Amino acid sequence: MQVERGADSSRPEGEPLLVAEGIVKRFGGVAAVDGVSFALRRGEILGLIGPNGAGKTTLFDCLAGSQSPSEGRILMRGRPVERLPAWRRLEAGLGRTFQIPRPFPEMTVLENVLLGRQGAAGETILPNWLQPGRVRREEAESRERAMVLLDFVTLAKLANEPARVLSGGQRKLLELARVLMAEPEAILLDEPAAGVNPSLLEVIMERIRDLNARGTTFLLIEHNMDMVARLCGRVLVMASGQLLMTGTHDEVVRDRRVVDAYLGGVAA
Ligand SMILES: Nc1ncnc2c1ncn2[C@@H]1O[C@H](COP(=O)(O)OP(=O)(O)OP(=O)(O)O)[C@@H](O)[C@H]1O
Repeated sequence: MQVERGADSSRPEGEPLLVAEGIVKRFGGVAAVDGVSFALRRGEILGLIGPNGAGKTTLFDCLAGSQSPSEGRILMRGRPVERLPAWRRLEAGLGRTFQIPRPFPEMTVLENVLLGRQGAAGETILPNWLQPGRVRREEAESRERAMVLLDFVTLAKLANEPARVLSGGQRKLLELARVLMAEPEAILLDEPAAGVNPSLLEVIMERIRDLNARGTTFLLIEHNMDMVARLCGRVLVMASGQLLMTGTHDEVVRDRRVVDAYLGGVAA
């Protein structure tokens, strides 16, 4: 069975899918994100790098809806989403994963994946009363889809284990399966390689590539430059809340400003 994509295939690759215009996020007097503008193009894997504290996660929080930007606009397929809560942005096709995934430890791996589904009829009271057959059918379909996704991320054998047994890398894969339940067109991935052993890292990269080949667009925060080089066509570089430059991996690692800000004076 196939993991189908959530993308709207009627739209051409390469056009802007998610656009950030002048995003500012202040905490007290400090601008953690300070006027960032960029476009995530449909079909790409765009990297986002920068030293610790550059503002990458805060930018993700603003894009995905867990923080409201102090200023700026966020457009998903041309529509402003900056005032929508995170769940409405997910409905609009924008999913995100977290740097440190926190699955519910006592729930099974499968149950954790099921939490990622959107708008299931059984989650509201009325359909449970009026259309129990429909609710049961949807439940069965959701479980089947969750199992397909667990198989895709190589965790099917652990479906009925409590999530607490998973390693850090397996939690990243669970997080990917959870967000895929909502069939997002674009996924913001926050450091998928952090704390992951090399063999699981290869699985994660392969799955990201697979999904991308089927139409999912990615924005990827990553410190692992090998992963950035292998996955990302373009790379955004942030430093001190601002966008320093955009280019290919080779262009950014050779740029003096990036070397100074991010690589501590040693070109990778
Ligand atoms: N809720 C908050 N309240 C106050 N300051 C915050 C808050 N969240 C982030 N910051 C500050 O904003 C700045 C940017 O942090 P952020 O986590 O976005 O950086 P980052 O680029 O993701 O770093 P890392 O690579 O270490 O994850 C930091 O100085 C951080 O201390």
